[in-house]
Amino acid sequence: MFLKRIELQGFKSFADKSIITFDSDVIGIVGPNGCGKSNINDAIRWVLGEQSVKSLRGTSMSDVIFNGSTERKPVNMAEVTLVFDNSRHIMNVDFEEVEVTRRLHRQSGEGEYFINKTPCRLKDIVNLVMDTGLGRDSLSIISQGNISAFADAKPEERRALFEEAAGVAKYKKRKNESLGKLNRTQENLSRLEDIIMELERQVNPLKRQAKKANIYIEKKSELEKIEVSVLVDEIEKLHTQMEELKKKSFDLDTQKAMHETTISVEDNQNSELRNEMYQLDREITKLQETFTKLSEDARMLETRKIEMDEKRKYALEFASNAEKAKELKAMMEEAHYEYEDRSRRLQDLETDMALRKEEMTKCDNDISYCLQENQQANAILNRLQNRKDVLENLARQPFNHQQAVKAVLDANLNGILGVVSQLFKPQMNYETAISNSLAGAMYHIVTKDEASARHAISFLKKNQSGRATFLPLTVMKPRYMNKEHRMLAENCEGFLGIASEFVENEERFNTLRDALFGNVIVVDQLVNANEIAKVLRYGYKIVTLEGDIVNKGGSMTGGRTRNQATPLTIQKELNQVLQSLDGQSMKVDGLKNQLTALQSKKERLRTDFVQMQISSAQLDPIVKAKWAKYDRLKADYEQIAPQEDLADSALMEDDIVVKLSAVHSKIDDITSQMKSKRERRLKAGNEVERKDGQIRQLRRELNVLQNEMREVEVAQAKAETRLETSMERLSSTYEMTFEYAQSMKLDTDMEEARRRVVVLRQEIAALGNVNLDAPKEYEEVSERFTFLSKQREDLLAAKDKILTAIDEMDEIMIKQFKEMFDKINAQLNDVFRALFGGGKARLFMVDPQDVLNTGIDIDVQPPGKTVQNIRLFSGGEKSLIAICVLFSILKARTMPLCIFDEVEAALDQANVERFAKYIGQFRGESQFIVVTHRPGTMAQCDALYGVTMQQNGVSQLLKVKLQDAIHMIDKEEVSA
Ligand SMILES: Nc1ncnc2c1ncn2[C@@H]1O[C@H](COP(=O)(O)OP(=O)(O)OP(=O)(O)O)[C@@H](O)[C@H]1O
Repeated sequence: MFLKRIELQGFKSFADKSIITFDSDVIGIVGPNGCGKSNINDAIRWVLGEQSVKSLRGTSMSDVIFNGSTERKPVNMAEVTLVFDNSRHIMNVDFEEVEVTRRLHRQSGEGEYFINKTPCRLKDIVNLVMDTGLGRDSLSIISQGNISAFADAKPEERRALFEEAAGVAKYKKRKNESLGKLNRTQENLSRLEDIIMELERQVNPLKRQAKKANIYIEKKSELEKIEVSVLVDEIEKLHTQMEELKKKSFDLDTQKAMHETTISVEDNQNSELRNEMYQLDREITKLQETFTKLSEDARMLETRKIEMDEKRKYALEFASNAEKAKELKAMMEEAHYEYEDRSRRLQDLETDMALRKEEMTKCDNDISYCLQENQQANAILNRLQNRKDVLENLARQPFNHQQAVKAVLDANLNGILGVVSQLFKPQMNYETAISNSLAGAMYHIVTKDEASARHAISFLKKNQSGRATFLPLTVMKPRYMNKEHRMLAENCEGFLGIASEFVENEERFNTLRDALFGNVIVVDQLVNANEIAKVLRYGYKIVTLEGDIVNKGGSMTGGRTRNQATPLTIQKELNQVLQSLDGQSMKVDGLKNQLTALQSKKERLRTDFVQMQISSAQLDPIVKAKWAKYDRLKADYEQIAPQEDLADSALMEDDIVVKLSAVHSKIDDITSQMKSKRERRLKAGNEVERKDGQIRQLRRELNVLQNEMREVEVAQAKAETRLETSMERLSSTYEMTFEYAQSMKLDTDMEEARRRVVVLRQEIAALGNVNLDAPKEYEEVSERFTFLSKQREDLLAAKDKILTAIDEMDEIMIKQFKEMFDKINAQLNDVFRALFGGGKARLFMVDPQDVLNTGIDIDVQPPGKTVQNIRLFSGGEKSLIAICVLFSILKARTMPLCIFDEVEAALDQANVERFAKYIGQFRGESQFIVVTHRPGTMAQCDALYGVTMQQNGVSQLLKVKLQDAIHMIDKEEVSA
């Protein structure tokens, strides 16, 4: 006897505490339908760990708690205790008696478990009973339902009974657990494999990226160090440059001021000279008046003299010798006076004539030199004039040689916006660079869209007016210089900018501008163009100010044609020609004026000279005549008064001759004064002209100075912008003040450093896109990769272990299952014959090759019948066959406790008796609790317990005798 006692309280219909004490091996539980017999069965299963609400015939676990009746209130707790005798140590614990309790509280829904009153887990109870054969799904608790289901079950379903008997359930459970574990391990493993694969996929590229990032960081840090020094150097140089520019600007200012002062001084002097000229003019006029008056005086005196001479002539004829002598003497003296006076004047005249001649020769030399100069200047002027005409003609008709372009423009077609060379105006000094960079494209025609271009092309075709290229604005794509490349280029010597920065255009042509010039670099000279091309790996077109080109790819174009004016350079050349023309005209004019002055001077000199010649020719006979007169008078006088001394005589002031001589002297004086004043006036005029020329020259120089000043201003602004950019770069990129950066400046060759910056920039640019997080990511990923690889190894090892364990369990299960199956099969025939009164029965495996999964079927041959499949038998027969199998199992494997719940319900009286008797065979080995309505069974029980419901809905227990038990069951049942 294994189960010693059951104590129920609040469990299903057992509202009150009920205790069933078992003191014999075969115990019957009897009572009318619905009195609560099966509830005892449920109670045992519940304590042993049943979790299935359905198999406890409820809808929720709280259904096991007494939920009241008409006369009783529901209770709040169900509690069942099973007390086992463990003296045979059926349970694997040291206790002689084991008390297992389960409790459930309605309110909280909480369950409690106890082994020997000590709280424990459900699992502990399950483990405690597992090896005893009393498990939840045990075959030790068999109901009528189990029995009837056995026959109709599928062979695979039937297998569970044999597994239970063979005790492989625990292995199966463990195997299932292991398989679950294996599954989970496999899942983890494949998840891990996926991750590892992903990491593996990442790790190599990341390694490469990390390496690249490290190189980048290294180069960048070197670049930063050097670039700071280069920046500092540049800033220092810019400071110096700005100082120099400031000085130059000051110098230019000073020069300008000096020029302006000189101009104003010269201007003042000119005004003074003009004043003087005015004064001289007035004086000359006055002298002229005096001259006229004196000439009149002289004429009058001459007349008086002639009259006086006539008078004397008359007197001499009729006077005495003494009077004659006196008169002759006076006349002789006058003649002598006149002779001397005329001689002196003639001499002066000759001296003057010699001087004039000299002056005339010099003037002639000056004139021929000036003529020569003038000729040369005129030749240059003509050349310039011709060039100007050509250029003006070109400017008026820039497309004269582009037949198609001209035709399209003249036709005034719709959608024609202009020719490239008209739409873009190069900045000063960039004309040649822009023109040459465009080359033929300068004659491309810009159209509104493709349709306009199509229209123009068909026009050209129709009129056979030549071919042209069209640029539809709508499809033009701007081209730009890569930022990195620009930085590289900016650091190179001679870089001036991008061509698009040096042209002016209407805003709507900005895209076209960038398409044409956006990736063309302008540099100062060819040698630097080559250098920059190399740095930029020959990826850009580079043009110099002179128009030489290093093409994309490295080919070079250059040289010069005699007449290289293009629509873009015409204006520049025209301006230059006009400027030269201006200067040259001025020179020619100057020379012309000079020549005119010289010629008029020469003319004046010649006139003067001729005048002098005339005067001299007139004077010469006069001198001779005067002398002859004196000589004749002297001879006449000596004839009359030979002893008279001539020395005493003297002429008086009021003598006409003296007066006349005085007037002539005055006339000479006035003439000389006039001459000198005229000369002074001429000189002043020349001086004014010279000064005017000088002022013009100074103004031109001033213009040049102002241009230079503007250039200095531009250079200053440029230097200032560059300084600002460098300072900004220093502060924004490196967060350094200039002073701090200066303290960090490397003591190195700056040219070399600059080259290194370019090389480093090139190397950094060549690295392409760099993932700076790569080193960290690589470290993390490779760390994870290593960690997960180790985990994979662990999982693989664990998987191997599980597989080995499963194999071992399979082996045990196959062995135990086979052994038990054979044992049961060995018992079955005897049991069958005993219960059926003959015949035979045999169990067989549906698939003996697969012992672990095979279904179990049974061949049965009751006495007098053929072998049949179990499903073909009657209900009672099916029950009996199932009972045979059950008993065979009990024979093959001893059970400490078997609970039969109306298993024999379907049997007839005779079979019930055989069944009940057969139970007796197990006495001593197994304990039976048999819920039954059948007196046949009751009769074989050692003790009977009756379950009643004296109070409505509340079961009660009491030990009863056989007769009482029979009375307790329904009449119907008894008759059955
Ligand atoms: N939680 C509960 N509270 C009160 N009564 C309950 C509860 N659960 C079940 N019952 C009652 O228990 C009875 C069913 O008991 P049980 O199935 O054990 O009867 P039985 O004696 O085995 O009947 P039969 O001979 O017909 O098989 C029913 O009357 C049912 O109302």
